[in-house]
Order: sequence, then C-alpha cells, then structure tokens
Amino acid sequence: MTSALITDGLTKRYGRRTALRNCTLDIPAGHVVGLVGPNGAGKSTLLQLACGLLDPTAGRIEVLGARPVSGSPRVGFVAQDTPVYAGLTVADHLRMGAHLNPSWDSALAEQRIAQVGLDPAQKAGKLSGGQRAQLALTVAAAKRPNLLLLDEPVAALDPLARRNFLQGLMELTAAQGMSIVMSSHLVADLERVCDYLIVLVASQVRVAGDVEDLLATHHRMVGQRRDTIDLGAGGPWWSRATPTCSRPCWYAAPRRSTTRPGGSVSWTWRTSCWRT
Ligand SMILES: Nc1ncnc2c1ncn2[C@@H]1O[C@H](COP(=O)(O)OP(=O)(O)OP(=O)(O)O)[C@@H](O)[C@H]1O
Repeated sequence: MTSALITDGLTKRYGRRTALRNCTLDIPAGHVVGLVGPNGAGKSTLLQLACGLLDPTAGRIEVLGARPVSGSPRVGFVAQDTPVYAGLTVADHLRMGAHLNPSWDSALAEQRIAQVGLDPAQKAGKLSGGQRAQLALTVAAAKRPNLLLLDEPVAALDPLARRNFLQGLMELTAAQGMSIVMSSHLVADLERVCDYLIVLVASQVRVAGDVEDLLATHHRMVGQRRDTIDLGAGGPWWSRATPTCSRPCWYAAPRRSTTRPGGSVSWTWRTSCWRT
C-alpha cells in the first residue's frame, strides 16, 4: 500500500529557531492519524510542510508518493484558524469549491452542511468558531482528497459537535478510503478515532506507530511530582516503567494531574521504551 506521508530527516528552521528536527516517519495510507504534542512542539509546522505551504530546511518529505505541492487536489488542509471568507455565504463557499475543484462532491458538501445545521444563506463572518470549523472541514472533505490534514480541527467545537465531527471523519475514511492526519491537544478525543499516533516533543518525533502496537508497549504509572527526577536518573520507577528493557530509553509524558487532599500532586504518566 502507498504511504500517505514519508519524511526522512525532515528539518524546518525559522532563522535560528528549529521548529522540526530530523523527523523520520512512514505513515501507511488509510489511517486516521493523531498528531499530539505540547504547544510549540512542531505539529503545525509538520502539517504545513505536508501540504506544501512550507519548504523544508533539510531532509525529505513525500506525500502520496510525490513532493508536496500547495493547492494539490489530492490533499485537503484545514489550518488552525479555520480560514473562511467572512463576506461570502455558506452556499457561496460550496459554489466556489465546486468551481475550483474538478473532483468536488456536491452531494457530500450539501449533506454535511444540512447535517451540521448550517444555514446556506448565512455569511461566514457571522458564524460561530465551531460553525466556521464545520464549514472549513466540509469544503476540505468535498474536494475528495486522498489525504486530509487538519490542524486542531476540534478545538472550537462543543463536546457533542466534537463527537459528531470525529464520527464524520471516521465515515469519510471508511467510505472513501481517505487518510487523515489531525493534530489535537484533546487526547481523549483522539483515542476514540485514531488508529495511528505520532507524538512530537520539542521539535522531535518521540513516538510514532499503530495505536494497538503502542498500547502493547506502553505502561501507565502514577507518582508524586518530585518522582519525575527519579525517572530520569533510572531510579526505582525505572523497572516498573519498562520491565523488559534495562537500557535508559524511557519516554514519559504527563497525561493528567490530580490535586490530592493535603495539597500533594499526583501525576499519571504514560511511558514507553521507544528505542526498541
Ligand atoms: N513563522 C514562524 N517564525 C518563527 N518561528 C516559528 C514560526 N512558526 C512557528 N515557529 C516556531 O516553531 C516552533 C513550532 O511551532 P508550531 O506552530 O509548529 O508548534 P505546534 O506544535 O503547532 O504548537 P501549538 O500546539 O501551540 O499550535 C515554535 O517554537 C514556534 O515558535
């Protein structure tokens, strides 16, 4: 099967700031891929490189077997700020999409607009943030791209709209064989729909792989906040984190914290032996 996205030593620098460093990935087509990481980790940079809006400083990137080209009909991209044309109505957006994209699926676009309850006559500038996100996704999906890149698509949606939106994404992949890569901070939402996960930390890929494989090699630990120091030093936590590996190769990411009675903080960690 063709890869949706291949990168090899991909690096992007803005002046002296490195946004993405030596990123090597091979994502098979047909997956819903979750791209997670803290603020500034390089998620948007990777997505913009993949849709051809940015050029790499070093390394190689291939999307659907070719160098990314901005505006390619095979790749749909919805940026973080869900760009829509404020002065155009919802219906105008669909007409423009049909005019500009040879593979435009009018039935899909109209059905989605009705499904999410958007008024075709309403100006996009008067829509709420969540409604704008739904419109931007509809326009991107109706292009029927082979790969859909979504930068934090659910950030502005309420919980019910998020659930419907993610359900819609799964239907798109099932019905049209579309690959999707989406960044998000909402890991709980990603868990529900993604079957492939990429974790970016400090501009580098820490973990990438099939979710089932990752779950089989990950362990969750709970400890006091100060115990993170012991983790790095290979202290008593070490053997609990990666019982099958003696090398210093742990990866740990805080998932949530809970304030306990008395003021101590308990952290839940997901850890992985990521060098094996
Ligand atoms: N145009 C730019 N000029 C200079 N530095 C930039 C530019 N765009 C991004 N950066 C820097 O590159 C790094 C990665 O940014 P990026 O937007 O890719 O992170 P992100 O993971 O998407 O963050 P967030 O979750 O906050 O959206 C950050 O340190 C950021 O400050």
